Amino acid sequence: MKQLLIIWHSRTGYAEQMAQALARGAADTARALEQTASMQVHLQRAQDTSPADLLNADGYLFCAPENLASLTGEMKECLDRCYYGVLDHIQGRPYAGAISAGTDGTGAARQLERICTGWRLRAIAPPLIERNGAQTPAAILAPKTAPQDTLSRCEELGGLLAATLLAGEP
Ligand SMILES: Cc1cc2nc3c(=O)[nH]c(=O)nc-3n(C[C@H](O)[C@H](O)[C@H](O)COP(=O)(O)O)c2cc1C
Repeated sequence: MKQLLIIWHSRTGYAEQMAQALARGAADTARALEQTASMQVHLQRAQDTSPADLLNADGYLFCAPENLASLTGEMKECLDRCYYGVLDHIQGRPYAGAISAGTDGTGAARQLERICTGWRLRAIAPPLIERNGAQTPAAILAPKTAPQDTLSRCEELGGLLAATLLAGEP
């Protein structure tokens, strides 16, 4: 049984909806491949994620916003907390990152890639950066609804990781 772990953080809702779409896409793909019994999808908030959760998973999706040109504190804290506990135990496992941003997102994506390179995880796709265009303080702090095209791209990415895991690639 393959274990797909989706670790997420969100401050105003956008990345949370992206993470749910990643999970939906993974489950849809398992269903389409008639392999629902072969994969479990775990959708887990960053603050609730432990090194044991990472060790027990076969592949990862990291989904968080960019705040101040970096990953959000909660996602970064999760990665800091787990980093050395799993180093040298998860190399080669597939992963992808999905970043929710206002107008940029590249800082957070680069930071995530660097950490995953340190773990020697295997990227299955370039980082997915979804921008909502928020620029004013009021727009940035408002609750967000991710549009369907963003959700579709997340579903596709979740499906790609699920297919990779179910194909049994190393
Ligand atoms: C404190 C703060 C800092 C932010 N900094 C950036 C930034 O550096 N680059 C960017 O593109 N967006 C930035 N944003 C906008 C968020 O990344 C964007 O609204 C994102 O979609 C929020 O995701 P969420 O709804 O999952 O929290 C910032 C938002 C907040 C609250």
